[in-house]
Amino acid sequence: MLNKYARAFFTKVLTPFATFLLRIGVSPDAVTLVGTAGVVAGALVFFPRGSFFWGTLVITAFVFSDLVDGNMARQAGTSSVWGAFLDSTLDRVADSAVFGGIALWYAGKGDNLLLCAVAVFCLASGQVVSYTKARAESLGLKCDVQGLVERAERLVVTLVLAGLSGLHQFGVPYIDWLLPIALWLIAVGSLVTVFQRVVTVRREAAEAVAAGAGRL
Ligand SMILES: CCCCCCCC/C=C\CCCCCCCC(=O)OC[C@H](COP(=O)(O)O[C@@H]1[C@H](O)[C@H](OP(=O)(O)O)[C@@H](O)[C@H](O)[C@H]1O)OC(=O)CCCCCCC/C=C\CCCCCCCC
Ligand SMILES: Nc1ccn([C@@H]2O[C@H](COP(=O)(O)O)[C@@H](O)[C@H]2O)c(=O)n1
Ligand SMILES: [Mg+2]
Ligand SMILES: [Mg+2]
Repeated sequence: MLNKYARAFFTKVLTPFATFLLRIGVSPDAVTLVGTAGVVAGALVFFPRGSFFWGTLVITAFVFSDLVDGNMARQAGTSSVWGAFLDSTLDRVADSAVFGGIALWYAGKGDNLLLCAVAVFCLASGQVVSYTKARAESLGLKCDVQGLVERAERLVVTLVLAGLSGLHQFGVPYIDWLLPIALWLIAVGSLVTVFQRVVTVRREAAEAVAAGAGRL
């Protein structure tokens, strides 16, 4: 949903910055790589210690690179299959670090095995959400459905609620409950999204067979 409705807005806002980076000689691939490294560092340095406020700020500073790299490639006319592959593959790395960092907190000082398991479930189900689409596309299908919790929703819900929950370390009472709420929302939402995508691909595959294609 966010991918559909927020993308145009962020394209407009981030285009001058993308233009500037191109002008000083930065490549889209460099932005993809540095952005991912920043997200991974923010998630794995801060989250396992329970420092969710600072971790979220660092991650947020870098995560928008995912909207800038493609913008740069399109402006420069260099969009490529390599760039698409690199972008999507590193998205998976960044997502793993975010939920892996949260799982490490609950496995350690956060001391809550159930929430550790929910964070691991978020990590795995998010990867499955993305895989369903990638595999469908590799088979010539579209997986054309607006999923409930796609990558943008996963990141926005998790980062906003994790960041707010991090205010607990500055003495704001009860607010640390927002992180478990985010995890449960993402876990259930991702499960629904996997189901939506599988049902859609099942229908598209049947239509392909009916049209005389769709057999391997
Ligand atoms: C005192 C309070 C402190 C709290 C501070 C918290 C601040 C944190 C705030 C916001 C965090 C914003 C996170 C921004 C997230 C950026 C999202 C993003 O990068 O999305 C990427 C997404 C998809 O990009 P791609 O096409 O490159 O990737 C595809 C995708 O990965 C597919 O995955 P799948 O969907 O299948 O799982 C793959 O299949 C595909 O291969 C791959 O190519 O881009 C978009 O969706 C574009 C829309 C982005 C919308 C961003 C919205 C940000 C909105 C709001 C910020 C709200 C701030 C509010 C702060 C309030 C704090 C109280
Ligand atoms: N290093 C890169 C990154 C991206 N691309 C192209 O942009 C598309 C993704 O656009 P986003 O706005 O979602 O970042 C991707 O499919 C590639 O076509 C690129 O060429 N090089
Ligand atoms: Mg991108
Ligand atoms: Mg991306």
